[in-house]
Amino acid sequence: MKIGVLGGGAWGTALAQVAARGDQPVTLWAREDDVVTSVNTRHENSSFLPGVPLSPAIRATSDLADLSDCDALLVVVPAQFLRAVLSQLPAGNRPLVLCAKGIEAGTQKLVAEVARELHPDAPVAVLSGPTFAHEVAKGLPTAVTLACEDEALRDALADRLGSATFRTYGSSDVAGAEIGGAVKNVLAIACGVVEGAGLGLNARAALIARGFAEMTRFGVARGGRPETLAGLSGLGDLVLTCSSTNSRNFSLGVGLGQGKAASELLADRRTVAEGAATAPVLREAARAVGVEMPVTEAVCALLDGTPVRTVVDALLARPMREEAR
Ligand SMILES: NC(=O)C1=CN([C@@H]2O[C@H](COP(=O)(O)OP(=O)(O)OC[C@H]3O[C@@H](n4cnc5c(N)ncnc54)[C@H](O)[C@@H]3O)[C@@H](O)[C@H]2O)C=CC1
Ligand SMILES: O=C(CO)COP(=O)(O)O
Repeated sequence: MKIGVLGGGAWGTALAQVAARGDQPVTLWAREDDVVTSVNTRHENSSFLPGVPLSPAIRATSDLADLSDCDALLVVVPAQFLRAVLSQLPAGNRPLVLCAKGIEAGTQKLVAEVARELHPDAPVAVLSGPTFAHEVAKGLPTAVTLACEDEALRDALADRLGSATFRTYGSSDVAGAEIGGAVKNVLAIACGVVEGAGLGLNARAALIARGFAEMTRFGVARGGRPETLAGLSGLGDLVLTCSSTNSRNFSLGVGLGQGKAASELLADRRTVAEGAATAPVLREAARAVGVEMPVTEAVCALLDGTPVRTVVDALLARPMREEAR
């Protein structure tokens, strides 16, 4: 199975490295010419994944037509740009493995839903979990959820991508796998705020637990299964992203917690913090299905410029209630 990767950011590059294990040929599509040149000449993505040597079996291109000989595509374009890129991809029935984490603004669609709309003949899978790109690219041990309704395809993808250091755990719950990844980015911003504002480790643990409760409520309302949300793509990724400044979302939250404006923190950046785009969409999507998401609402308020103290006071003033509700 020849693998193509759509998206030459940190995660697309790390996944190309995974797929190139044993020097199997991989085509990596990137929109930036400097990324293509850097990967092809120096075997490094100096823009998005500097300092990690890449397999020479990875060939980068900025021409989507060069993906025509690939049997399956890993789709790693940030959620808000996915529609534009997938619209340019010729129609076909090759499997699309969605690896980005977000919800599309305007449509409230999850990334696999966007893929199904634009490429109805292509089977979809979702690969998601606690996966900092630089660790994966260096071959450090990692485990992910690989969700696909078609069991034979799921097994084939697991065979092709999985290894001792990149362990795939299969699931048929596509919606559950992608909801965990999308929601945890928003919750990671909240945990960063706790750090930046110096609110302490108790507060962060409380936020992770209550954040997981709201992730589960929303995930189940959108058709995901609770056990998927409690797995690698949900709780696993939530724990990773909520505990490290290696996370762009957590780091954004640290800045917000220190009183910096979102506009300042998001200006001129080349890398994505998906949670900033997902938060307002998630708030609307949750309201649409009647699910309460107070942490998400708080992140939206902070991104809109409400002072940290006001937002924290409002969260702490919420009525105390039964934990299981
Ligand atoms: N970096 C990581 O450790 C992980 C990232 N992800 C997810 O993977 C997705 C991609 O993130 P990264 O690879 O980290 O990105 P990145 O932050 O390293 O790079 C930004 C990416 O956005 C693309 N981009 C910017 N403007 C664009 C446009 N107008 N049209 C199309 N693409 C555009 C760039 O080409 C580049 O590929 C995100 O959804 C992220 O949440 C998932 C797991 C791990
Ligand atoms: O999704 C990730 C790890 O699983 C990466 O998180 P950030 O996008 O916050 O860096």
